This record gives sequence, structure tokens and C-alpha cells, in this order.
Amino acid sequence: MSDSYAHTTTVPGAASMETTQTSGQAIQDAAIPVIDISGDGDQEQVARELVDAAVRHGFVYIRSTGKDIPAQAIDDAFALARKLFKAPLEEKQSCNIQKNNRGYSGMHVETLDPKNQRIGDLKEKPTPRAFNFGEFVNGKAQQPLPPTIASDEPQIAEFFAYCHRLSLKLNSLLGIGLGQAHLPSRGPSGTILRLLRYPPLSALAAAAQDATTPSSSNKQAAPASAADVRAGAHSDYGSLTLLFRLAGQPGLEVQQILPTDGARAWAPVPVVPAGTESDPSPPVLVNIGDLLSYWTGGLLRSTLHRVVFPRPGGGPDQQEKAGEEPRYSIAFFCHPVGTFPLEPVPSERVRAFAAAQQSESGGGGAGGEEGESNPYAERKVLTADEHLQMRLRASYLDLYDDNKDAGGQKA
Ligand SMILES: O=C(O)CCC(=O)C(=O)O
Ligand SMILES: [Fe+2]
Repeated sequence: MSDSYAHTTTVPGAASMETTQTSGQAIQDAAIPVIDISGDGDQEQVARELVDAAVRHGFVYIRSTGKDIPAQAIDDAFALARKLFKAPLEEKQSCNIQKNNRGYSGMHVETLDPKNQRIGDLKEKPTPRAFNFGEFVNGKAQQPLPPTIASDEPQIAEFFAYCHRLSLKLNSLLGIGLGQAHLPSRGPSGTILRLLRYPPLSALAAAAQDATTPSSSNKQAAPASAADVRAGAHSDYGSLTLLFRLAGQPGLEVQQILPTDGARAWAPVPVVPAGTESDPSPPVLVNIGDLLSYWTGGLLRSTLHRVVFPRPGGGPDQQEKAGEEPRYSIAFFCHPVGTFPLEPVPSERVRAFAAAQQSESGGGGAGGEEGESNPYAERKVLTADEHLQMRLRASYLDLYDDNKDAGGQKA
């Protein structure tokens, strides 16, 4: 299976692994820890908490205190996303995604679960849209920008730099938490800042109607339901992802393994977790990608996640006004220096984990301490760039089809 959700890979069979969450059953939010890394306190303690969260959940909230990234910069980045996606289609299409993974793309929502997921089957569905910015050099984008946002180049470069700085800080904390392991981070890489826009529920309902009724008929189509996913189950394939979301626009869910019977279930990830309500902006959600999971022999967990429509029975944070509005999010996908060889990091904790797995199973693969198995986290490749190319090739089949023009990716 492939989709064009580059920087992420939809995992084959992910849907069949999930438990059914019957309507009426209470859906518990994911118990993802919230960590503040902005202080000058005990860095070792913070690093330990960060690694523990990465091992247990693969996700962690980093409190937004404004010190690492000013709240205004985050607000401005969302305003820019709205402006960009409003630009005329031809402008955006003139910047269609290229093999370097930069530019504008549509993303197909795969039909992973035919029983529950209907929208994925629609032929003319309004799909999520994304615009990817690669690294800037001296404040200049190394790719065409739509004229509508050309004058905003310094702002985008600055936001990229803020994200990069935060990712370096996290990288270094993870290094400390893993026992002084060195996680390389400087030099040209496949790092991407992605602005995302998911169409509103109403647009999908309208598309469903178009697809199921003859044009002359005024028969009502069944409304789209929470079972229709906005982005299918996937893992991210870089090292770390920073995710910015807007209060009132939830939808992200992580796949959890229930300690009781090992069953898998989807748990919502609130935008504003308890205790962060008065922060200047919602915490930055950080998740471990396949590469970092592979790098640490599976100690750090690359967790499957997806984006769904608001659930009618959910708590206040799950009641999305954005049923009628588009949903925006911003992801910063960190990649290590392209030439870096992907050998397991020289960490005592990683070695101990590998040894424990070895003795338990006679040679285990990648996965968190709770037994997660993500096929992409296990794959061996030579360098970070080779890994990225392999994953992009799987995601952008059209783009890599040698019989097609490189610009032929459908927007
Ligand atoms: O939009 C979101 O909340 C999640 C996006 C995501 O998982 C991704 O782009 O990889
Ligand atoms: Fe993702």
C-alpha cells in the first residue's frame, strides 16, 4: 500500500490491528506526559522524563511557555497557512511537490478499514492538502514559493529556525537521557516544515452526496461520520516530529496497546492537556519517528497515529467546531544529516534493551517496551538520505514513476 502522505507511511494492516470502539464506549484520552523543557533546572531529570515518555508512548507534550518558540510566531505560522491555502490553485500547483519532497501536494486518505471508513472510497473527495518547506539557506527558500506568500519568506524561515532550534534541544536532551549517546544533527538534511489543511466535514459530506446521487436527484447522502478518517494510520519516518495544533481542532489519535490483553485501541490526543490551559499556546506535541526508533534498536517507540473527525460522544476537547471548518496543523519533520550512517546509537540503555529483547525472544525486532511492532522501524538502510529516498519512493509512486514527468504529481 502507498499513499502520498510523505514523511509518513501508512502501515499495511494497521486497520485490522485495531480494536473496535463501539459507540457508547467511553474513549479515554491518551495518557501522554507533559514536560517543560524551558527552565534552567535539572536537565538530567528532564532528559530522563523525555526518554521515558519516548519509550512508553513515542509521544510527549512539550509545554509552550513562549521561551522556545514565541506564541506569536506560532499564531503567525497558522495565519500564513490560511493565507497560503486560500491562494489560487494554479499558484499552488506551480509549486507542486518534487522529488526533494518540497512543495504543494494533495494527500490521499487510504481506505484502510472498508467496514468503517467510507470517505476513502469516494472518487472526487476533497483530500487534505499540504505545503512542504525544505531547509532555508541564509533565510532563502531553496524551492519556488507561491507569489501569495513570497513576501512572507523571512517569517517562514524564522519559524523553521525556531522549530529547528527546539528539535536540536530535544535531540540533545534525548542524547543525555540515553546516556550521552550522540545523535547527529548538523548539516544538510531532509528536514521539512509542513503546513497542513484538512477539509471540513461538510465538504466531505457534499462530496459523498455527489458520489452517491445522480446530479438531478435531491436525495440526501448519509452524513460523514467520525469513522471517516482524515489521515490514515501511519508512522512518521524521520527522527522527531514537532506538531502544532489549534485549540478546538482535535482529531489526532494514537494507537495504544492495552496492558490487560495486548489489544490495540485508538486513543484521542487532546490539543490542550490538563494543566496547560493557561499557557500562551497549546503544547507542542513531539513524536518519535521510525528512524529514531530504528536508531535506538526499538527502545524509543515510533507510534502509529491517525487523524479522525470529531467524535460526537467525546469530551469538550474532542468536540470540534471544525466539523464545519477546515482543520489546520503544522508539522516539523526532523531528519538527521543526510550522509549519516544509521547504526544503533552507542547508548548503554539501548544496548541493555537489545540484550533483554534478545534473551526474551531469541532476537527481537524494533518496538517499544510494550511490544509495539512497526515494520518500518526495523528496516536496515545505510544512510539517513537513503532511508528518506526509500520512504519517499514508497509514498510518492506517481512522482517516482519514471514514465511520468516529475511535476505530474496530482495536487
Ligand atoms: O494533523 C495532525 O494532527 C497530524 C499530522 C500527522 O500526523 C503528520 O502529518 O504526520
Ligand atoms: Fe504523522
